Order: sequence, then C-alpha cells, then structure tokens
Amino acid sequence: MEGQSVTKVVLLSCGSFNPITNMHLRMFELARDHLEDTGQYKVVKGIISPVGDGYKKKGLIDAYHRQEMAKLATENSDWITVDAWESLQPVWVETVKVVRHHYHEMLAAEQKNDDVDTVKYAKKRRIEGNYFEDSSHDKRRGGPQLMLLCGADLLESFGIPNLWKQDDIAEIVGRYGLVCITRSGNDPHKCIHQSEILWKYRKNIQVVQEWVTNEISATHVRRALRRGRSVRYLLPDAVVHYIQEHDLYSAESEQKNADVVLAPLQKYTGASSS
Ligand SMILES: Nc1ncnc2c1ncn2[C@@H]1O[C@H](COP(=O)(O)OP(=O)(O)OP(=O)(O)O)[C@@H](O)[C@H]1O
Ligand SMILES: NC(=O)c1ccc[n+]([C@@H]2O[C@H](COP(=O)(O)O)[C@@H](O)[C@H]2O)c1
Ligand SMILES: [Zn+2]
Repeated sequence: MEGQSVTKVVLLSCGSFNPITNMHLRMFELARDHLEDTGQYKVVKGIISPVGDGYKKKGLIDAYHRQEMAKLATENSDWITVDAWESLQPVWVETVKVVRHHYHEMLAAEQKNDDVDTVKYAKKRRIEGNYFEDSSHDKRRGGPQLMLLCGADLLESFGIPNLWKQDDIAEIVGRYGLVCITRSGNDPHKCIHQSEILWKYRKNIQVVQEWVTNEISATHVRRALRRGRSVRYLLPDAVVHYIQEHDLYSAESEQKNADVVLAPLQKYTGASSS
C-alpha cells in the first residue's frame, strides 16, 4: 500500500504460563501474521510476561521456574522474548501497569535508536555538507504501538465481577489495543457485543481466528503430568525436560493457593481467604 505508513508493534502477553505451551507460542505467530496482513503494521517484538507469585492462582508454581521454562521455549525464536519485570515485583501487579511499564520501555528503546540514528545522520550530513535538507528525520510519524495479546478466555474474563477495573479495561483497550486469539468455548465477538466498554473501543480489538482449533491448555498439561502421562509435542521438548528434571507438577503443587483468594479479587472485594 503505497503512501500508507506502517506502524511498528510490540505484542505483550500476560498470563500464568504454568507451564508455557506450544499454543502460547502459536498465539504470537498468529497475531503477527494477522496484523502484518493488514498492511498497516510491522510486528517487531513479542514479550511474554509471566505473572508473579502474588497472583495466588491455584496450582501456580514459582515464577522462577515458569520464567525459566518460557526462556527455554523461546530460545529458537528471533522475535519472542520473556521479561521478568512483572514476576519480580513483590506483589501482584495489575495488567494495565504491566502494559504501561512495557510501553515506556519500548519508547525508551526507540528513543535510544533514534539518538544513534541522529548522530550517524548528522555525521553523514556533515560529510556530505547538506546540513539543511533534513526534514524527514527529526519527526517520528506515528510512534510504535504496544498491544496486549490474549486468548478469548481472557477477553471474556473482563466481564467477571470484581476481577478487572473498568478504567483499566478502558485504558488497555482504548489507549493501547488488544489482539485476541479465538479459543474453543469462548466467543469474543459476542463478548464485545455484550460489553459497553469493549463495544466502545471495538476498533482497537483485533480478533484473530485460529482455524486449527487447538485445545491445549496448561491445566490439561498439569493434569496429564500428575497422571504420569506424556505431554510431549504439547510443549517444546526443552520445557518437557525441564519439568522432569525439577519434578515440577504434582498433586501437591496443584494444591498451592488452594484456600487463597486470587489477588485481583482480594484487591477489589477485600476478601483474603476462601
Ligand atoms: N489454546 C489456546 N488458545 C488461545 N489462547 C490461549 C490458549 N492457551 C492459552 N491461551 C492464552 O494465553 C494467555 C496465557 O494463558 P495461561 O497462562 O492462562 O494459559 P492456559 O493454557 O489458559 O492456562 P490455565 O489452563 O492454567 O489457565 C491467555 O491470554 C490465554 O487466553
Ligand atoms: N485487574 C487485572 O489487572 C487483572 C485481573 C485478572 C487477571 N489479570 C491478569 O491476566 C492474566 C491472567 O492469567 P491466567 O489466565 O493464567 O489466570 C494474568 O497476567 C493476570 O495478572 C489481570
Ligand atoms: Zn488460562
């Protein structure tokens, strides 16, 4: 599309990744294809941000191991990375704050690149002696964008009472944007239709249809592991080996946080144990 500017995009996915599965990685590939196919975007980076232990989800094993597994899973990708900032916070952090953090990181990285380019360009201009011809370089037309990447179940969770603040949803979707991958059992279009806030910002939500319906879930993987069943080909081999080596998922680990209320519910209802 000639003349149309292409916006750089960083995709951020927040979740338990307990453990990371092939479907988490597929989400990024599907989202990138979809966005770039519009001709409007160039996806430059993907970030996986495992939630901190303070989230208190039942069966959530230590962030350290979830982080390590995500690193192993992405070692062959040249664009998907794992970031520990969220999991290193002493308490659970609302997703909107994670989005803000990575947005600022992205702008800082962009600024650094611009500074390097400016120095290089200034040097080139000095050499060529055309100091005054620079009009294209000093203004960044349409900065990079950071979008939250999720599955349709997360979008649906926006409607669960006391789980998300309306202002947070408005900021995430209205200001940054959302890419949502379909997942069997969830209907993102219906969800958008039924929510005033999602409807208002519907143009900022990209629903990506996954035609090869894939029901891989971390819950299924943990259950199979507890039963001594193979999980090979549902997760990267390196992750399967890591789980075996550290004996990560057991009946005992699944009981972690069993009687604790999920952090966002604690925060928004004041409850602390069930
Ligand atoms: N099969 C899938 N299809 C589409 N999205 C998925 C799929 N599996 C995970 N996701 C998305 O990946 C993100 C992180 O998910 P999460 O870590 O909760 O994985 P999960 O497989 O849903 O785990 P659990 O079963 O423990 O809830 C979420 O946005 C979730 O919607
Ligand atoms: N109010 C909020 O910001 C809020 C509420 C619930 C879940 N979340 C996030 O969504 C993700 C959900 O992960 P799970 O699907 O694994 O539970 C986590 O990253 C969690 O921090 C955010
Ligand atoms: Zn989930």
